[in-house]
Amino acid sequence: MTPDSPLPPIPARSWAIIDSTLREGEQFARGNFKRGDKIEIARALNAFGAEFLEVTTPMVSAQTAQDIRTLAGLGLKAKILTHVRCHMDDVQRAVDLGVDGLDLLFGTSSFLREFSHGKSIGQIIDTASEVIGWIKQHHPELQIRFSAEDTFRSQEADLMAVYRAVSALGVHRVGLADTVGVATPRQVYTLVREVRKVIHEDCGIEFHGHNDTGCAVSNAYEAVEAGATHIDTTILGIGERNGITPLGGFLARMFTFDPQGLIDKYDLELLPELDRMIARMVDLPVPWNNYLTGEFAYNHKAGMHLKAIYLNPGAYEAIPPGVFGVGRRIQAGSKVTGKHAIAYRARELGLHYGDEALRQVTDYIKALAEHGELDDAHLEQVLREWVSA
Ligand SMILES: CC(=O)SCCNC(=O)CCNC(=O)[C@H](O)C(C)(C)COP(=O)(O)OP(=O)(O)OC[C@H]1O[C@@H](n2cnc3c(N)ncnc32)[C@H](O)[C@@H]1OP(=O)(O)O
Ligand SMILES: O=C(O)CCC(=O)C(=O)O
Ligand SMILES: [Mg+2]
Repeated sequence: MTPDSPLPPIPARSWAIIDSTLREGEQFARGNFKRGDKIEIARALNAFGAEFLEVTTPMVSAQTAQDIRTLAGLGLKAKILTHVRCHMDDVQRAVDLGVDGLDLLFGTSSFLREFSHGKSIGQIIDTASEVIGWIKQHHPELQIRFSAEDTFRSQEADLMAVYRAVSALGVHRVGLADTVGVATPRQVYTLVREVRKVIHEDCGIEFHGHNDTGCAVSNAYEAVEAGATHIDTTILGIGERNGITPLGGFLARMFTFDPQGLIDKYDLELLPELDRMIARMVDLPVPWNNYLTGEFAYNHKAGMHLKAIYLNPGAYEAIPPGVFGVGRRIQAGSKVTGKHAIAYRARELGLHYGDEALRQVTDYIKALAEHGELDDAHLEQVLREWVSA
């Protein structure tokens, strides 16, 4: 978003968030949400402006089924989708819970065909036809999504056959899932483009990306660039293993293309609260380097950075922190500090040095910091003592 190299516009209205904290997030090692937690999460995401909330399958337990009914009855603006196997038993359990839609899935890779459900591609298509046909006939009000689980380890010809078939059956979205986080951004881009060619033009495309190889945000971005309409996220990225595309990380990525579009769609200042809420519920800290809301996400330290930051924060910040309800921290008392930062901090304290004194106090602070960083109080003390010395 620099004036020198504008990024291509990707309008925020071209995609929507399906937040899966209440489904994928329950598969996180520490994700064991009680009913009260689920209600709090759903309300918070709804206040934030998430368009869809994906919840666990009612097959988990009677309690979970009741919880889904409760969430669906909250009267939220966000649409509630339940994630179910593409199986008549699961679907029939799900349709009467008051949800807005069903997220169906069926593994299409040889791994999952052999070791999970044991079905051939032909059987997957036949089952999908039966299940989707039944939903369309008996519950035409429900949105239907069909996802080929483990998409990126599936054969392309198999995928195209499956997507073409379910699109023809009238699903609202097809899903591409990078179940083991192995896809590269280029693969995601290419496959989304290919899928777009075989599905109905009104059919949306959803992307679900795991972060095993660190590409969950980039892959979600590439999916959108290639025409995906829905991105799965969770708060803090919680999910199976090391999780999926984090809500904050994805929004940070997309903000750089269409800031106003994001501001219009979401209450971005609520993001720190969402991150803190989930950190509390899973009993872990918000990671120090978390996108936007980590303790040091807006910490500025090096002298060269500080000089420019004081003049214009945009020099070393892609995204203004205030938009996401966070502040910046200037760490001027370190060995990598410089005279501009020291002069600026001194001026804030009403202190002024000539060039020579400024050089000397800066060098003194740098030498002192070799033994440990100076916090704000210590830095202030040194600056004041230098003047009166
Ligand atoms: C990548 C993902 O995150 S996918 C979503 C994962 N979500 C979940 O697993 C939801 C929570 N799961 C549960 O509560 C349980 O696993 C249940 C209720 C779904 C099933 O429990 P169980 O009947 O005890 O089976 P179990 O979990 O041991 O095995 C999975 C079953 O699902 C079947 N299955 C897997 N994928 C599918 C599919 N897409 N459609 C139909 N059946 C499927 C497997 O064949 C196996 O059934 P089988 O015993 O008849 O072979
Ligand atoms: O249903 C989907 O699209 C995704 C399921 C899932 O969690 C995964 O494949 O990792
Ligand atoms: Mg997943």
